[in-house]
Amino acid sequence: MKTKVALTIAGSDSCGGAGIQADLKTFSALGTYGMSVITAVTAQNTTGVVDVREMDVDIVRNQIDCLFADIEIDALKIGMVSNAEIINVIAACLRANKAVNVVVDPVMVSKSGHYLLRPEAKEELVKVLFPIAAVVTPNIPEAELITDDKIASLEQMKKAARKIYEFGPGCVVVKGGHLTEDAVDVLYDGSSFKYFKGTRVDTKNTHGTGCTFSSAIAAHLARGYAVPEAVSLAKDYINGAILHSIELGHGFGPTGHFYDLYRKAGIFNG
Ligand SMILES: Nc1ncnc2c1ncn2[C@@H]1O[C@H](COP(=O)(O)OP(=O)(O)OP(=O)(O)O)[C@@H](O)[C@H]1O
Ligand SMILES: Cc1ncc(COP(=O)(O)O)c(N)n1
Repeated sequence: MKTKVALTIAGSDSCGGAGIQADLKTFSALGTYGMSVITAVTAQNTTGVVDVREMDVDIVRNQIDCLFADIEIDALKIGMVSNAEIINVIAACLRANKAVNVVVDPVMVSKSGHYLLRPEAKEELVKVLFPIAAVVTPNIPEAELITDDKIASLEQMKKAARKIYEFGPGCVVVKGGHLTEDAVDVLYDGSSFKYFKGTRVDTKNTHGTGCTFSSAIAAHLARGYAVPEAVSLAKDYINGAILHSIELGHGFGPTGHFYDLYRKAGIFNG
């Protein structure tokens, strides 16, 4: 069978829990060949982000174009994009290369409270990247910023999903990780809603859950699943990754990957 290829366009997380590193682990764990385009390098650990360097647009453009020139890409996800110039170059390259199965995770602020997108670039992200996305995956604070409305219930998540759909993505998943009840995610495809329920895991170790979830959706799209199945399978994957999250460092520990393999090999993994 032909190898399925997934690409992440995102920031590097030096502690390996989120960003490019989480995405590549997820791609591998889900049987796809992973590649990366780095938009920014962050110095961060489980307690916070210490420093950020944005890549210049030429190297972002060249990373994307040289991959598309050589390799068939079955799906891709976009995470941390940092600023408006990078957003525009990504969109132009993806349109020129006729990218398919694009998942946009509108990363704005890290769990530790650091800006990963310049606040003035929020509108650019929504206006320029959402229309090329098959799926967008805002968490609740991101959906609140995009819609300029408060979200504290499932009904309000649905209202936000409808509003976000108007910006042009194929589907919207509003993630319920930030509410207090069960972690229910809402998928809206422009005509109906689907709900993906996960029992809330009582853990502080949720660094990179959004990155892991969106790259799991991309991996399943790369493998040929339609969006609802890809989201459902990604939900199973993130549930397991949170259940097997790792007690690492002094802050929010990372999600766990490859836990079945580790268990079989007798290697401890969270
Ligand atoms: N404690 C938890 N227990 C079970 N599922 C969770 C929990 N926290 C988050 N999730 C699920 O994890 C996925 C990611 O959601 P979340 O809202 O955490 O994204 P996020 O805030 O973008 O993540 P991050 O910014 O850390 O990368 C969703 O499917 C959500 O429902
Ligand atoms: C490079 C990068 N991308 C994304 C996140 C969001 O993850 P979290 O909200 O868990 O900090 C991050 N911290 N770093």
